[in-house]
Order: sequence, then structure tokens, then C-alpha cells
Amino acid sequence: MNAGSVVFEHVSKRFAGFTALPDLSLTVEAGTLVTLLGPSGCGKTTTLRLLAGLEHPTSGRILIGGKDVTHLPANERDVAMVFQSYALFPHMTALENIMYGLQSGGVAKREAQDRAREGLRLVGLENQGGRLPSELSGGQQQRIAVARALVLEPQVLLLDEPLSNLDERLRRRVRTDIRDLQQRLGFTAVYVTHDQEEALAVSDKIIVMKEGDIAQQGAPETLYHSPESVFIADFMGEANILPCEIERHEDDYALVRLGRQQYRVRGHAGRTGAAQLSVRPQFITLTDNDAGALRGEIIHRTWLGDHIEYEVQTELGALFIVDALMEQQLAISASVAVDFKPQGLALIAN
Ligand SMILES: Nc1ncnc2c1ncn2[C@@H]1O[C@H](COP(=O)(O)OP(=O)(O)OP(=O)(O)O)[C@@H](O)[C@H]1O
Repeated sequence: MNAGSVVFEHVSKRFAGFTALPDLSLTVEAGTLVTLLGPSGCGKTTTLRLLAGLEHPTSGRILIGGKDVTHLPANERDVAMVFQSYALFPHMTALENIMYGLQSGGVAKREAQDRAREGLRLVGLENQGGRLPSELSGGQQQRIAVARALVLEPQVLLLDEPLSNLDERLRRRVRTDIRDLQQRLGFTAVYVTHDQEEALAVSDKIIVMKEGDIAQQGAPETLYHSPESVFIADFMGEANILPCEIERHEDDYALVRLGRQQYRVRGHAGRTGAAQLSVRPQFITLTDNDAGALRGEIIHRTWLGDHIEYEVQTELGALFIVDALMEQQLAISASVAVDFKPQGLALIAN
């Protein structure tokens, strides 16, 4: 696979009277899968379309594999796109669908057939080549769409919400398939999604966008454990945001006071005093004794089979708590001690 890097240099995009991207710079290393993640309207699709050549920037430069493609049309960019709607031709078999792009790119029929068969094999559908899209499941159709893009051997594979038409269980299967394939073949992929769990599952790097800008970027673990803002803490999984007091720092850790306890947490604010903590709901413990960092009262309790969710009112506000151990049954209105496991706490720098 000829994997290329992607660089955006100060790219802006204005649509009549509306600036979708004010000034975007980003890098995708060759051979990695980078996800553009963010709420609806943040500019993910615009960024992907600019990369594909389906839109052109108002200013700035776009490089693919080190080459300036800013002014090149889509068909000269050496990228292939997988759409959320699959966009397969309904009257063509799976094999013909995969061959189509190769043949229209000038590949002879025999070679196109061989490469299409190889594509089917890559996505584990070698026996389904003769079927029409209507005879395949949604997940199989999406794998055909991935194979069709891959056989073109693009420098960069672009995936635009590729799983959104699949049901929950299939989404998990197909996202694992896409990630396995990407790691095995080592191609570069830019993946757009609004689903944070999907982004955590497939990415080498996640770029979280907000209103056309990058809110934070980094490895999935970094974004989850070291959010730089309340927006990121909240967007990357569930988080309770609590006020705390930074008492001092030790290396990359801060000693913070939360209620009646002191905790050693990840993060360095470069100062002491009032700050905010992100607290993951599965790292909060409840006990019916008099100890704990905070006192609380259970105001909601929802039993969900493999875990219980609680809402507890404390002097620092309401907390959302996930109890996966389920070793105790705490009733509504019970008075409880609330404690925090340090690994679920992160200091928010901004
Ligand atoms: N052709 C267009 N003309 C005018 N405004 C546009 C156009 N395309 C996109 N926009 C605007 O640019 C902003 C970013 O849109 P974009 O589709 O990139 O967002 P997104 O993050 O992909 O959202 P979604 O997840 O809803 O697809 C939105 O406010 C959108 O309304």
C-alpha cells in the first residue's frame, strides 16, 4: 500500500457569508488512522471534502504525500472515499462494483477482476462476489464499499461516518474490521465520526473539532485521561466536573483538595488555587458509613442489568455514578459517603 501523509496549512473555508473553518492546520502521519470527531456542524465533513477535492479552500494549502494538491481536482488526488450511504450501484454485483472504479481508471478487465477478487478476500467476502447489494447485509455492503476504495490503492482512504447506517452490534464488528485492515495493510486513513466511542476504538490520533477549530488532538488515552477543557472532558465519555483546590504540584501530578480529602491527580496547571476536576462516573465509590470526601444523598437509582447508575446530591453538586460491581444496594434517599479513585480524576488545565 502506498500510504501518504496529509497536511493542512492554515486552511480556511468560507461558504457564502459563513465561515465553516477559520484557520485549520493539521497533520496525519503516513500509515496512521486519524479521526475527526466533533458535534454536528463543527466542520468535520467540510474538512474531509476539502481533502477529497470535493470542495476547495478559501485560503491555505493542502498536501498529500508531500505534494501540494490544493488546486487539483478530486480525480487527481489519489484518495478514495467510503461514504455513510455505501453508494454501491444496485444493478451491479459486489465484484462488478469493486471492478468499476478500477476500470474507469483505465485498468484492463482481467486485471480489474483479479484485484477486485483480492479486495473481496481482504474484507472476508470472497464468496459473495456474485451477489447484488440488495442480497447483502448492511455490514457486508459497507465492507464491499471499503474493498472498492482499497483496491484503488489510494495514498489516503477517507471514511465519512462509515458505520452510521449499521445497527449497534454490526457497528462494533465493522469498526474492528476496518481497524484490523488498516493496521494490517498500513494505509493512511482519515475517519469522520460524531461518536466518541467509535473514535476511541479505531484511532491512532483523534482530532476533536469545535466550531471549525481544533479543540484538542492526541492519542485516545490522552484525550480521555487528560482533557484540556470541560468541552473535551464532557465530549470524550461521561464526566462530572467538580470544583477543587490545587494545593501543590509534584512532577506531572497535582495534589488537589476535593471536599475533605486530598488526591494526587494527573495534570499540571502551573499554579495553585481554585481549579476544576473531571471525575469519571465509574471511579466514584459510595458507602453507607461516615467517612468519605463528600457526604451525599441518593436521588436517583437505575438498575441496568450489568451495572447500576446513581445520581447523588452532594455539597459540590449532583454526581452521576456508575457502579459496575453491584455489591451493595443503596436505596433512594440513603445518606452515603462519596469517595474518588485517583485514576478516574483529571485536572482540567483551562
Ligand atoms: N455548502 C455549504 N454552504 C453553506 N454552509 C455550509 C455548506 N456546507 C457546510 N456548511 C456549514 O458549515 C458548517 C460545518 O459543516 P460540516 O458539514 O462540515 O459539519 P460536520 O461537523 O460534518 O457536521 P455533521 O456531523 O452534522 O455532518 C455547518 O455550519 C454547515 O451548515
